[in-house]
Amino acid sequence: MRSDIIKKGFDKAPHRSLLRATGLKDEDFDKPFIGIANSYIDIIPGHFFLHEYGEIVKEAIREAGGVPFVFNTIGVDDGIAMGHDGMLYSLPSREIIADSIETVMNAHKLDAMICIPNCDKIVPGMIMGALRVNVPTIFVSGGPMPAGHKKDGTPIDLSTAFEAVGEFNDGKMTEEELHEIECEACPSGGSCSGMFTANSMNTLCEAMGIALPGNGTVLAMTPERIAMVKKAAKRIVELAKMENNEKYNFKNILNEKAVHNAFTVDMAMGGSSNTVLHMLAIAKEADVDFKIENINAIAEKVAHIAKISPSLTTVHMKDIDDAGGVNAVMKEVSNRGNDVLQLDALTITGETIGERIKDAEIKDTSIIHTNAHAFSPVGGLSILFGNLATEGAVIKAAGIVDSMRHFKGTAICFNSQPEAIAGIMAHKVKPGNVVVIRYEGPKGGPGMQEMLAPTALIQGMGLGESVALITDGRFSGATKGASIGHVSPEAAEGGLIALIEDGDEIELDVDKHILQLNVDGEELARRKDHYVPYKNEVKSKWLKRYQLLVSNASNGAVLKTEL
Ligand SMILES: CC(C)(O)[C@@H](O)C(=O)O
Ligand SMILES: [Mg+2]
Repeated sequence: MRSDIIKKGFDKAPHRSLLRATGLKDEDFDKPFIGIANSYIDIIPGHFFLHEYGEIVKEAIREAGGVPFVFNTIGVDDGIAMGHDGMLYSLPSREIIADSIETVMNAHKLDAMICIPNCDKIVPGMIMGALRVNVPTIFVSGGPMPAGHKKDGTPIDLSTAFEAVGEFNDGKMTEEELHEIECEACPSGGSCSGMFTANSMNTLCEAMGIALPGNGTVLAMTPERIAMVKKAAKRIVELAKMENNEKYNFKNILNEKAVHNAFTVDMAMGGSSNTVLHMLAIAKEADVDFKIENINAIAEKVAHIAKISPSLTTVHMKDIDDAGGVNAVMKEVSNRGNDVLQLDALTITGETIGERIKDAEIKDTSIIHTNAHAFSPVGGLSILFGNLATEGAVIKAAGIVDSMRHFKGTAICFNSQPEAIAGIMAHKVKPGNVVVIRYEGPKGGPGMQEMLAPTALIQGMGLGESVALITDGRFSGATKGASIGHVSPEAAEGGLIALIEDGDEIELDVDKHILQLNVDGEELARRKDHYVPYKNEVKSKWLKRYQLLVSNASNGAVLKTEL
């Protein structure tokens, strides 16, 4: 066992002495040591109950003959950090989480791990850390919350609440209505109910075979979820005790096939644009050679068959679960051709993806559509290229109206998110505009803020079908509309986005994968000569360090190990 290095031999008497102080007995030194990476934290609705899940896992591991050690990671609630400088810490928190996992697991030489994430970056952070440790690892997330409902029965969620701010600002909603939405949008614990970033990542954990079926869709705080948590705990002890268990080392499960399957399911379900950022970072950590330009080829092969909030506001994760869950989605996706999903990919539960989905069925074709009646014949995410994004930009095609798939508009530029929010609220943005928000990339922000506030304001103020937005920052999974993010190279590294001026024509074409600034080369050269880069003031020492090391979004915003 890997943990023998801390528990076997006369020279480890001091180590055992310390372990005995934590309650270990003689017999424990022959058992596998299993890390439980929990992300319990009181302030995140998807996490405040995870302490209880950690205890359930601990007990189940003990019962199955392992020695559990719980440790915690931090977490940032993007909804609460949204729209102010707290959001600068959101993406960087992914690195703290990955580093924490690596540190605890490797410092103490634990044999296997169970990760309990739930929201957004906590999932990829844990995955990145687990890849570095590379022992058998299972992911079991906290699970989604149900949708809320207005008095008249309309389903609502966090996205409704952000859009309501725009409607209220525009005088289209009363204070009572806003208050009703505030009180009902997030009705209980769990990750926010739509196909936002948390549920997208938890769904992709199923597709990658690192979690049990249902991980992305079974509601939090239900008996079914607790049963899944127990099952995951039992399985990790089985794996830890198994002879020659290397085939279950994390990198042997999360390999090239898993990365392919993750993007495939992402396309079928219209996942959050953040999945692109996180999966690129995960692929790098997994030593899988996967480039941003590979994504469009996957999108071509996969129909968008499950439309969920924010793209379709009446459908939430619970509905997907009732309609057959991610297994049913994968089964239908695989019906389109043999190479669409890598069916021979091994999962942590011992079967291949093909075996896992063999008997899966769509139970409600009005929720999970068949390929023949897909929402779109191509996947829900599209990577755009052009002079504005020579290294790529991302749009959630699933969340836009058909008329915006090809759009030409005039630029209105803001050098930061707060400037943009103030400008939109002051009605400076008019139909036909392309809102440019720059110097908000991984380096520029620094931290690549999510921009749900401006995108929701545009929707709430009725501009969703006449205004596009481009940024080197990123979006929330709850963002919809013609919102193009992750523009790379970013402004802070000299990307062309920095040279756009108010009134310039910008063209986007989702189907042709184009993002273009229609200004001639001579004029651009002139602007470049007079260019004075804008710099955000950075007070935080941590964010200054982050800024020095971070790569751009098309490289997953991973931290470099050399300057
Ligand atoms: C607050 C949200 C909706 O969870 C957001 O962080 C996301 O990325 O989806
Ligand atoms: Mg987020």
